[in-house]
Amino acid sequence: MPRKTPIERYRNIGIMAHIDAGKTTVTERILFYTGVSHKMGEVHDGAATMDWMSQEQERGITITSAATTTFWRGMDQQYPETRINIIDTPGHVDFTIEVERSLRVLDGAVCVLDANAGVEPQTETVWRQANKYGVPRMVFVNKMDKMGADYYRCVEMLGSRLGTHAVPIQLPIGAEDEFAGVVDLIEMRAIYWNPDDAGMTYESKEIPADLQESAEKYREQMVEAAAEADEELMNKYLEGDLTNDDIRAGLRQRTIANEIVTVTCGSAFKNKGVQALLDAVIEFMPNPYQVPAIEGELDNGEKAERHPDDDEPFAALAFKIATDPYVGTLTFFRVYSGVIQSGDQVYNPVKGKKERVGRLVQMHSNDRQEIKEVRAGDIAAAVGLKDVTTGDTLCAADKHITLERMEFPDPVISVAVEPKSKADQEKMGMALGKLAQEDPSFQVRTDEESGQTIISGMGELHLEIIVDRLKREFKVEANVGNPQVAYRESIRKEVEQEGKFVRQSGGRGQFGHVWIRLVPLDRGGDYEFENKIVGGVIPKEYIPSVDKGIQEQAENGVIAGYPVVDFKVVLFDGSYHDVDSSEMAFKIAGSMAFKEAVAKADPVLLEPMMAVEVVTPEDYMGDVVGDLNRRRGTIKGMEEAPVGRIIRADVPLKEMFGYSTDLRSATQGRASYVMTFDHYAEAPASVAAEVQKAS
Ligand SMILES: Nc1nc2c(ncn2[C@@H]2O[C@H](COP(=O)(O)OP(=O)(O)OP(=O)(O)O)[C@@H](O)[C@H]2O)c(=O)[nH]1
Repeated sequence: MPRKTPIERYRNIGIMAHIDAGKTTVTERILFYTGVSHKMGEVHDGAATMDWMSQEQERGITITSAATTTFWRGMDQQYPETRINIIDTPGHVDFTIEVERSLRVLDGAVCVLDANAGVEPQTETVWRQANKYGVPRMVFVNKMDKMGADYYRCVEMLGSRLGTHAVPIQLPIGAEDEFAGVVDLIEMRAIYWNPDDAGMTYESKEIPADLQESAEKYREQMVEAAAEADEELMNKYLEGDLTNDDIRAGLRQRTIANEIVTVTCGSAFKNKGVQALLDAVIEFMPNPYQVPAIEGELDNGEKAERHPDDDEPFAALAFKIATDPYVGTLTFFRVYSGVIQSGDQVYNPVKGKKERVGRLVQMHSNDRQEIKEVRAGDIAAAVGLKDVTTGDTLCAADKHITLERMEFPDPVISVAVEPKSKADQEKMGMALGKLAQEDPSFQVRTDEESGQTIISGMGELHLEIIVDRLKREFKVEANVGNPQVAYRESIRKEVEQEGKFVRQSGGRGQFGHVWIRLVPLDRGGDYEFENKIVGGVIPKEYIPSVDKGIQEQAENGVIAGYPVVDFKVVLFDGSYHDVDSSEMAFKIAGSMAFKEAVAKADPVLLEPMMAVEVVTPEDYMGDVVGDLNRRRGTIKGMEEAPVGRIIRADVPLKEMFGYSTDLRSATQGRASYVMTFDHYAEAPASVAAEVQKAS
């Protein structure tokens, strides 16, 4: 089958935003205008087609990033058909991991701002994540119809808060109740969408007289920004020959180079500006040829690249696993090179397994369309792959490559879940396994002592949603314990320690004997093991056993049994016995020495510290700061924000339980916050004592 859409007519984009900026509504409108969805779903009545998981609808927030394929030819049908694959990224900070993994497979992103709130804390978080992956961006200032909407302040904040070079390519006509349309600064025309057909059609008119001057000023800034793209455009500009197509080309070049972001505006809710946004996506977002080739590793360890080319070997990255009540497991993947057909074998180098791709589907919102093949540049889902986890590579069975793996942070919070009945017990194990496969930032384990099932994740809400899904999707009833912090332990002093394991019991005995030095490392330092044995006082074959014994022992610290981190072990002396020594004996000697050494090395409990940002109206600032101090928070800074103040603080996770409820009641629901894990820090002695007592 020949390729339907040429690769240069692909746009793989994500839509990112602070919670509530209107991402879902914008996506809805995109699907509506591109003709996929004919019934416009509103978020407030829970009918939004993107929010297809029942509890997402109840919570009114988007948890999973569904990938949706749609086609657009432009407001004036001015382009050849362009395929836009949209990944809906979640707005809540507990799911930044989802944002990260979708950013990983995107070529460009639209950042939606609330015209009243401007750049919000979560916008900054996702913006930083997008910087990390070098994703080209553009900005849509939404909610221009809302009280307090201020386009120019948003543009200013893009510079001051995010440090970007923001280039408006539109100006709003009016604001709040009076918001009527936009000025297109490239074509220098005013666009008014028709309210009678939900903005499907529009009228193009003269720029209103009172906007003429500022339109000229902003056009000039835009033209200069475009001309700076290269020498040829600059020369044309200086000679006054720059055409509108040149301007678009310059802006496109600089957007893709991550030097500028273009800014447009509208009101998704009032059906204004979304089609022009789609045009801007086509004009300014890169196609798969215009982003760096993806790198990977061949079986022999050599580095290799894959390019968006149907003739290269197949290589794709699985970025999302979802369980669908009707079809089962859906594995969403982005194809970087090559072609596969349904029925083909693919190889998963991470698992070392071949799997057959049964059915392939393309998602159009919550509709699934069965397709026969996928090609370079595509985003699609495979049904029924058994052993694929988020981040795995799928490649040609005869041309292996492992694409860059995504890294996921360790969970910082855990709760015990106890099934209510024996029947629930069996279902729960299977259900948790599935959920862990979907979400690498979520882990399940069994506590050896209590036999309880412990689930761990990135935040309270993250775990709440998992438990909710257990109930709803898997019909498992479970009791949930109080959230527990994932503490760690470390040491503060260098010590030397002997470990000797000797057994004489009839026949062959046991003999292992070591001397180790335990050295504290900086926070975040990896475990190091150094062998300084000379003259064969311990034979070489026993050394790895000592290392292993220490690593196993380090899983359980001496204060409250949490993993010991940030230390180095030097093995510098010991002895052995010709007959009685064994790997086992040296492993035990290593673990004995380590356990005693840790106890003497001034052990300390480490607790996760969260970077917290609260946005609050001025009136409540004192209360919010006082409360953060009571939670052992350290205030890092305060800034003005359109709605009041932004307070940044580092606060121990332990003290943040229930914060959303407390903040809501203290500020009558007017403050909001975001929180991400920042680092581990020494816990005060009182906290350590409390944790020790509870362990
Ligand atoms: N006034 C106004 N309200 C809007 C506009 N767009 C969206 N909203 C409303 O803002 C609220 C949030 O919109 P969503 O589309 O759910 O926002 P979101 O960013 O997807 O939110 P999450 O999925 O929770 O992250 C809803 O009540 C929308 O109806 C707009 O252009 N103007």
